Amino acid sequence: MSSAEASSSKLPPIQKGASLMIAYRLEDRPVLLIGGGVVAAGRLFFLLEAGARVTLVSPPPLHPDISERLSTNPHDITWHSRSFDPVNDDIHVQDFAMVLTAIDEVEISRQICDLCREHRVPVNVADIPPSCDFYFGAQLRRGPLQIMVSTGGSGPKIGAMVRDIVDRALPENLEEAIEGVGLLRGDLRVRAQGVGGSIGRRRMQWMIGICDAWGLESMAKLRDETVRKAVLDHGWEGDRVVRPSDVGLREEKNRRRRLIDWSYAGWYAAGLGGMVTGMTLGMVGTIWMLKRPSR
Ligand SMILES: C[C@@]1(CC(=O)O)c2cc3[nH]c(cc4nc(cc5[nH]c(cc(n2)[C@H]1CCC(=O)O)[C@@](C)(CC(=O)O)[C@@H]5CCC(=O)O)C(CC(=O)O)=C4CCC(=O)O)c(CCC(=O)O)c3CC(=O)O
Ligand SMILES: NC(=O)C1=CN([C@@H]2O[C@H](COP(=O)(O)OP(=O)(O)OC[C@H]3O[C@@H](n4cnc5c(N)ncnc54)[C@H](O)[C@@H]3O)[C@@H](O)[C@H]2O)C=CC1
Repeated sequence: MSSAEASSSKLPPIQKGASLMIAYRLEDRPVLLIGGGVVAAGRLFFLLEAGARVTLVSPPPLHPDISERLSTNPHDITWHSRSFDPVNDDIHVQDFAMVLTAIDEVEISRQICDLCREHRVPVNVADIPPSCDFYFGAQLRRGPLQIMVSTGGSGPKIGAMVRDIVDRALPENLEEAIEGVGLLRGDLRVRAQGVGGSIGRRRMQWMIGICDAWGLESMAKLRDETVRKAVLDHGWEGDRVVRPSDVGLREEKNRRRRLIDWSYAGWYAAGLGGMVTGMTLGMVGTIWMLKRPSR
């Protein structure tokens, strides 16, 4: 392809160097976690949320969060109270869906990485980015909604700062909106059964129309079974996109959290008042100085 043809393409250009961002399912799958410090404690939290069966190898003392998880989730974690030996250990990395190491022994970390690569087991080595097949990222979760920010290993703290900005900017009722849409999709699949093909295409087009018409603000109302029934009876059966007002509901305004919190309006007014007063006094003083007859 000539460069003229390439530059006229409407496709986005490929910028290599990215990670593949996916939502990896780990329910009931075995994961090996090596290390018992603060970083391992963070990993353990995310693994337990994902429903993984965790084998933890670390000598005591464990981070207090890990000790607590051992007592609250005894069936999800098997703790081997010793060091992992990458040369000759009776725990084999190939028996696990993935391996995470968070230890303070860089040479052992390297050996664990080599072992995992030899057996093609995906590995994350907390202290050596080039030894990671996948990185963690700064995360936030609201029920089914999960958001992860990655900086490709360059600035993990910036990732956490961006995550906090996103967290503050999200609308308040997202979880309810997702729940509502999830229930509607479930009901729709009962009415219009089948996988893929023309039924799949029609279902998808209709759902896209409903999401656009309702917006994040109104979708929480779909949790009500009578609302869902009305939407399906009038919308799906009539082959049209119905809005909240079509089924007797009020159209909601955007309830996104504001950057300016107006509950502090009194303080803003006091600050502004002080600034105006200060500027006025400054101006009066300057004019008085300038008008004063010189000696
Ligand atoms: C490559 C990666 C591998 C991986 O862990 O998967 C990695 C590597 C390293 N991190 C180091 C240091 C710090 N890490 C954090 C924090 C987090 N680090 C996380 C992920 C990642 N860290 C992956 C890339 C993420 C991405 O691509 O953006 C987060 C996002 C997620 C999580 O760990 O769960 C979590 C924030 C979670 C939250 O706040 O919610 C802080 C800040 C703090 O602790 O507050 C510091 C100190 C400040 C600093 O050093 O910048 C060092 C030591 C460097 C050294 O020795 O100098 C290495 C090794 C190296 O870089 O060589
Ligand atoms: N990726 C990330 O987000 C971050 C990574 N790090 C790096 O991650 C590593 C771990 O950090 P922390 O948890 O703060 O360290 P830590 O010193 O608190 O904990 C290290 C743990 O590893 C255990 N350990 C050491 N050798 C072991 C072996 N052979 N087998 C099993 N367990 C072993 C120790 O007993 C201890 O429990 C460090 O190398 C650190 O530089 C640090 C901060 C953030």
